[in-house]
Amino acid sequence: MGEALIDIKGVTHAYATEAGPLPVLDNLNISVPEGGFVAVVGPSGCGKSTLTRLIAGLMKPDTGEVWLHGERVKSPRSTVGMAFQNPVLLEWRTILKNVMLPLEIVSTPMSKREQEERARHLLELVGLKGFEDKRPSELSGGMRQRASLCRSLIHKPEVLILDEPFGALDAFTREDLWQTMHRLKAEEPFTGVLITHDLRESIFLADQVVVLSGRPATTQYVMDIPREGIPTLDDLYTPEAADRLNILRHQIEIAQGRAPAEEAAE
Ligand SMILES: Nc1ncnc2c1ncn2[C@@H]1O[C@H](COP(=O)(O)OP(=O)(O)OP(=O)(O)O)[C@@H](O)[C@H]1O
Repeated sequence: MGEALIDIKGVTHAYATEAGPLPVLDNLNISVPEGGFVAVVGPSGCGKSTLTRLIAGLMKPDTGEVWLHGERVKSPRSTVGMAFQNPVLLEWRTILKNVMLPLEIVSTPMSKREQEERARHLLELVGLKGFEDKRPSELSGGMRQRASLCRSLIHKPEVLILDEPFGALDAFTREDLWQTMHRLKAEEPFTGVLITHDLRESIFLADQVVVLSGRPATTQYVMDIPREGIPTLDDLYTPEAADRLNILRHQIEIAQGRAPAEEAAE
């Protein structure tokens, strides 16, 4: 394992609510090496989105530290790209101009011409060549999410945070986008954190799956997924994949309090 590019060290956080503090994360440790792709799964409401906000510097933890590339995160970072379940694209802009939007906010050494070439190249990579001048409403949900992925990568972020980006898509479109993600990562290497509820997605995309416990979340289980090149969907139907999914499903049941932890022991 290389040096950690994302290092979450002993992070504990509680939200202040009317009913008192709501502990959400409890001494959480996650480390992602440069070029690594970690999927975070866990029960609903356990604190996954909170974790993404902490990595992006949108919030500070009560205790513990978040480090990105050897620097402690204390405020929002332009070296982070984010994509969410609902790709909020601006209807009054073309797809190309939507993809280029972050470059109006983040300073970049790219010339205007290079920026546009890069946006066009990313759109081609995700299969949206020919749609550059369309408006978001002229695209399907899956196509909009493809455009949103391009937008999250346009400024060459070191870290890509994906918070359930495929959750609202139908199963076939989702699988198509998983393959697109692998193509993107091969061409545009990034270090990624993926929040998902889909265990198949986690083992298809990530090289490590972290199962969080119920709230307040801490690391309950870590599974490494060996990678040799880009997987195909057939790889999800092997006995190894079935075993991995069974283990992860069982871990989620433990996290939800639906199975006793002792049973998890092999
Ligand atoms: N700003 C806030 N103020 C108070 N409570 C909050 C705030 N944001 C989130 N919460 C609460 O913190 C808990 C964790 O929320 P978070 O969105 O991080 O969980 P999650 O694991 O991403 O959930 P899901 O899987 O349902 O998307 C939830 O109980 C949520 O209601």
